[in-house]
Amino acid sequence: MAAPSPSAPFRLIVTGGGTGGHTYPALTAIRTLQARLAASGRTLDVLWIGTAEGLEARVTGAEGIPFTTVATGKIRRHANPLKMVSPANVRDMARVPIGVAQARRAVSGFRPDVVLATGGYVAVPTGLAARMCRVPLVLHEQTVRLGLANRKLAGSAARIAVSSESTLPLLPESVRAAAVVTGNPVRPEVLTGHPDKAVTALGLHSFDRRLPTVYVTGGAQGSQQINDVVGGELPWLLERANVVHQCGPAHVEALSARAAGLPASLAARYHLTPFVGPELPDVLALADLVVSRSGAGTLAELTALGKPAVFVPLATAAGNEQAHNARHLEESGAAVALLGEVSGGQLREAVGPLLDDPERRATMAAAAGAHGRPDAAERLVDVILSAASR
Ligand SMILES: CC(=O)N[C@H]1[C@@H](OP(=O)(O)OP(=O)(O)OC[C@H]2O[C@@H](n3ccc(=O)[nH]c3=O)[C@H](O)[C@@H]2O)O[C@H](CO)[C@@H](O)[C@@H]1O
Repeated sequence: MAAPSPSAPFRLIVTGGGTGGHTYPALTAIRTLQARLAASGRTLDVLWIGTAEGLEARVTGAEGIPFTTVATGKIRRHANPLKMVSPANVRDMARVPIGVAQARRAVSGFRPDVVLATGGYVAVPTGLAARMCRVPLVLHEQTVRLGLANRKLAGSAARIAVSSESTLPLLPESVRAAAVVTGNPVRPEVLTGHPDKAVTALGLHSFDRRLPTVYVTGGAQGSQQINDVVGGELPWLLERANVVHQCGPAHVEALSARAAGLPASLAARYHLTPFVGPELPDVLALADLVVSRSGAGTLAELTALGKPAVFVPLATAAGNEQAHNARHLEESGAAVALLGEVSGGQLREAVGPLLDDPERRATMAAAAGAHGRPDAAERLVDVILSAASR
């Protein structure tokens, strides 16, 4: 491909999505690249290749980012390898070559300087198409171990941007030279929230601001496990704290019923919501303690902010990755990790001392902050630009 003139728009294809963990780092990379290019008088032409059902479709729609889809084959994992040969998996695998052909047309038509893939099964056809069209492919991995899509694409990548030093020894020897540690980009607005704005936006005027505030979150879909254990301890928790509880759309009814049984004085300190949208930065700013799943995106946000946290990892995350994330932070005093089945008693034991002791929270916050990489987006942009100029 001919070298672009310095004033020509930089052309980027982004691919990845499904969950927030794959979508938001890509979005942050686009915005940061756009700002970097603008500083030198250049513009960015971008195309996002994703799935119609994934979060990326909504996010690109809201941000006005050109978006297209390709056929994808999702592999449904199963502990028993024989059960992976299911009719649904076989049917979906047959879609992969169609997706690769569509992605190849999209890549050769758009003529990008770089393809950035951030994981999720939709990234595979576009990543393969990048190699076929000889376009530099940059991978970004959010988790400590490479996800399935990135494992498939690693051998084709010009650069593999990873979020943690601890990923480097886990990479196959053959691709290690392509790896560079950038961190996991966090949306800049997440770092500039304001507690009072959360109070106004969510109507939290009946919260007792002399007490600490706990933000409970199970990720976009919510977590049945976290909802059950927190739901069972609501009277205990609300005696000591205000609670913003993000529970996922499927769990609102059951938790509302529990909340209806609370005395009015405690119910006043409880705010239940299926999803936290644009108010997320303000809710995080208001939170003195977070009780959460330990997905890579959430971890990057909490460490960039320096927030004390009690993690309840998703046990079925690929390679037990969430438990690994949570333990890694616990080892340096940056969080408490509650692994496996979690009882109400265990939750109280983890949360109680942190609610009672602001100094303990401050120490944990400082340890969490030491893991944060607020410059991750800028580093990833460095990698994208250097891959383009190779
Ligand atoms: C079930 C599963 O496979 N999870 C994986 C998925 O995480 P998943 O995408 O579910 O979770 P992450 O923690 O990575 O990201 C969630 C993102 O959604 C945001 N958010 C969440 C709730 C809400 O109400 N509002 C809101 O904005 C969070 O602030 C965060 O930015 O990808 C991650 C990164 O590859 C992996 O580490 C996880 O193991």
